[in-house]
Amino acid sequence: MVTQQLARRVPLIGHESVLPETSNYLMSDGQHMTTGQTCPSNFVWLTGVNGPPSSLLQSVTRAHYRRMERKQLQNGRAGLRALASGGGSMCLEQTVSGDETPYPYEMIEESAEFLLSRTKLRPKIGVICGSGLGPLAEQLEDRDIFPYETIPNFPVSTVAGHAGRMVIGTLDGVPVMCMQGRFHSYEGYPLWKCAMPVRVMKLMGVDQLLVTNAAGGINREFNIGDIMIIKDHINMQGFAGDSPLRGRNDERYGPRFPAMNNAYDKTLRQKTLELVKDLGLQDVVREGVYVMLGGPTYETVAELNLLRVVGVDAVGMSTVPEVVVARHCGMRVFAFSLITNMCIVEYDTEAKASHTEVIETATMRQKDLQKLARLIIKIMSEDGYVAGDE
Ligand SMILES: O=P(O)(O)O[C@@H]1C[C@H](O)[C@@H](CO)O1
Ligand SMILES: Nc1nc2[nH]cnc2c(=O)[nH]1
Repeated sequence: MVTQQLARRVPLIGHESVLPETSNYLMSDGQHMTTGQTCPSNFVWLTGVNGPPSSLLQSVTRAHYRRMERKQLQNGRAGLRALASGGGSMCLEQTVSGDETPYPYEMIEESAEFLLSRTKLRPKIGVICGSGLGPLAEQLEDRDIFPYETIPNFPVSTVAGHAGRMVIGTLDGVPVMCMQGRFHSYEGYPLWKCAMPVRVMKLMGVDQLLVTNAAGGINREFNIGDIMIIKDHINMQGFAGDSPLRGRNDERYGPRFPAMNNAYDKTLRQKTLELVKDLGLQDVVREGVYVMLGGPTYETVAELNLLRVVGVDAVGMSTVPEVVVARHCGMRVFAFSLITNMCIVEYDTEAKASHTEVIETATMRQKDLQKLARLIIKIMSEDGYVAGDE
């Protein structure tokens, strides 16, 4: 029943947690439902105490919802009201979507074809911009910009510091496609959906991927602002039985059981380490092991002690699903973490991790992150890599 389904919802912005007594609910797929009907497991619904007229409700499409959702995230409820042309207060909620089935190949193809038909560029290098690297996309020339809500089948970014656009353009003459903002599992997305843009890139012809993130430093020799080239990862959610590859395997992407022992390309790492001196970054660039935890909580002291003992250098909330999917479909991967904060491993302190600190460090190191990303893209484009050559 409706009420049981509601108990499983995660309110994104809503101010009403109980579905009001009204007979008119609009689902994100455009269906109307009435009280007492069983709701589909994953939808967005919109209603309101003095909600918009039903003619407006009827004209609201899925894309409208996504626009409204983003506007509301950016501008508070005023943005949503403006879009609803004078409607009253609203409630917007989204279900936890962990039980969704991964998109079939054809849906990924649809997203890829949409983008290919709207840009003349054919990038072979993809970039996923984590916190702090988003402004790299502003440096691209001849840009074609696609807000995620306009791309068929794409999720939307909901985190501060993640713009939510696919930007295709050239960087120092090299065609690249940049995700300016990514998807995290703590936003309510299943792991396969966090990583689905990687498959879209693959079907568009991308065969090398640069992935970046913000992470907390566990290695006590690290400092805030260091950049850690990822040499390996620990897939903690994989330990718990979750994976972006969970479910039926589609051989068109890759094998059922992909190897992960060489996930982060050694040649790219070595060349980058040799060349960072030219950028004056030799004292801040490190190498290390990244672990992804689901978030959104930062770690307890006991959790950090555990991670240190098992050889983790930095901890974050992303990257691993994208890398697993990229490696599954044969992409060459390079990844780095910006150490935005040092993890707090003392019990007797008032200090605590915060997203504000993450954003502040990321902003402070923006220019160096861009310099490093440009270098890696140059190496990727010039070192004669041929997909499938390993
Ligand atoms: O997308 P990334 O991994 O850069 O974002 C990090 C991890 C969380 O989303 C957030 C925590 O402050 O920053
Ligand atoms: N899990 C986790 N993610 C982060 N992202 C940036 N800093 C951190 C951190 O300290 N922990």
